[in-house]
Amino acid sequence: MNEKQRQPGTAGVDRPRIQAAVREILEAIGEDPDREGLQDTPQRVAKAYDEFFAGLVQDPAEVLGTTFDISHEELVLVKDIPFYSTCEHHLVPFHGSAHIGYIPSPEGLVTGLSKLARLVEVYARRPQVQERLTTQIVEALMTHLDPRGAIVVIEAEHMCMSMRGVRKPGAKTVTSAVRGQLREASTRSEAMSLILHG
Ligand SMILES: Nc1nc2c(ncn2[C@@H]2O[C@H](COP(=O)(O)OP(=O)(O)OP(=O)(O)O)[C@@H](O)[C@H]2O)c(=O)[nH]1
Ligand SMILES: [Zn+2]
Repeated sequence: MNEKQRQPGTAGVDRPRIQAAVREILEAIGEDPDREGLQDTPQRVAKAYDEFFAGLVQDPAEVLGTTFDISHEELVLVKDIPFYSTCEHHLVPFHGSAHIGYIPSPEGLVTGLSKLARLVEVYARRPQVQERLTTQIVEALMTHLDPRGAIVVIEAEHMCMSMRGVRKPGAKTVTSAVRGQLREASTRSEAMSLILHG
């Protein structure tokens, strides 16, 4: 699909193909895809997948492209950024909060706060595992903002552990990725304490 045809905020997935596959799944579970309540389901699922995987066609360089020259040499932290992602093993959601901090470059390259939340969306809206989501965000910050240091902490509940398999609703997975000066014990513990206790 070319860029003009793709609706904003979507991946431009092959909707007819997803529709056909969903119809197959409905038949495979013993349902009747033609019964009233399910008639539009393949189409709805295709539309939803277009949103769930919108990050596949988004470029972090574009998101972090707007920077300001503000001389701030200390930690900038945006915490409790809610996100929904899709576990690549089971294609069910995992969701939770991301916390992102960085110490701007000596040139004071600072991005808009909303761009940090947009960056989470770019990587969350893909088939994912939590560890990769965490490192991709921190690496994008390092590449595009050239900060002195960066930290990303993600807390999430995985539906594949809650509603199936081991069935442990409420279990939280916490991952972190730390780069540059934030690896140093004192700055790291300052950031962690702000993340955990505000
Ligand atoms: N490390 C990591 N594991 C994940 C993530 N999301 C899901 N998983 C795990 O991926 C594993 C897949 O294990 P498999 O044994 O191949 O699949 P399974 O038989 O469905 O596993 P169970 O969930 O234990 O029933 C499971 O242990 C999941 O909990 C993630 O983001 N990171
Ligand atoms: Zn899973």
